[in-house]
Amino acid sequence: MPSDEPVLRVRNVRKGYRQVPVLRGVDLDLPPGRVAGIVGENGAGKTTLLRVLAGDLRPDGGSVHCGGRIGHCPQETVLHDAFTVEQHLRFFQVAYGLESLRRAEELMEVLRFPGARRRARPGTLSGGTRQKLNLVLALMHDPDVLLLDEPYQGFDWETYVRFWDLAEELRARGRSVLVVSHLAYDAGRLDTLHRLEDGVLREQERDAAESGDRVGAP
Ligand SMILES: Nc1ncnc2c1ncn2[C@@H]1O[C@H](COP(=O)(O)OP(=O)(O)OP(=O)(O)O)[C@@H](O)[C@H]1O
Repeated sequence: MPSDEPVLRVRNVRKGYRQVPVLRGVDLDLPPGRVAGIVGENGAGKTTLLRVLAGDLRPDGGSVHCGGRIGHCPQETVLHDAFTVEQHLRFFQVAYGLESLRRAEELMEVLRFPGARRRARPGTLSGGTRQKLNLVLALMHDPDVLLLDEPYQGFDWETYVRFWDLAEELRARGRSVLVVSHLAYDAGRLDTLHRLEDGVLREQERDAAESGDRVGAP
């Protein structure tokens, strides 16, 4: 039986920019094997929150505890045009200390990353293909918690469906996924849905979200 002990525990996180508060006391418990969504309007602070959770931004107060490895797929791709796709994979392999690219290869297969583009530079890839690479880089070390900021922007429908199959596979293996979007997309695919509003996170009825502002994705 998987434990319900949260793998990610967030308490009273506060963060502002130049004295303007954005996060005013965010709490969140994410147990293993859960897919959770965070929605909120433009500027609500979703990206700020994910960056704090990923350790990329320092909170002004509160605490973030993660009992495992984190994967972060930010909204802005982490790709650098000095390197080819293959070089990105090798660079991240070393950074993560991985023996092989086995998992990366699997992920590229699942997402149908075009093999012929492995020697290409990111700037020459389509937006959706760049996003696939971004996702592979965030996932290739098989993190316990995956933080995704608007992950399927630019994905076609088939890739979008594959993305959710992948999220399902991660959940089945006890991994946790936190997906941020400004839309209450397919809330039925989530275990929990949270709304970031006025700097705090509140759990929301998924049915209400679906009948309310559900918008066709991606
Ligand atoms: N580096 C920064 N310096 C100053 N202000 C910032 C910075 N980053 C974000 N902000 C401000 O913080 C607020 C929250 O921004 P954030 O990008 O976290 O929101 P968001 O919910 O992700 O928005 P969106 O849905 O548009 O991506 C906004 O008012 C934004 O202008």
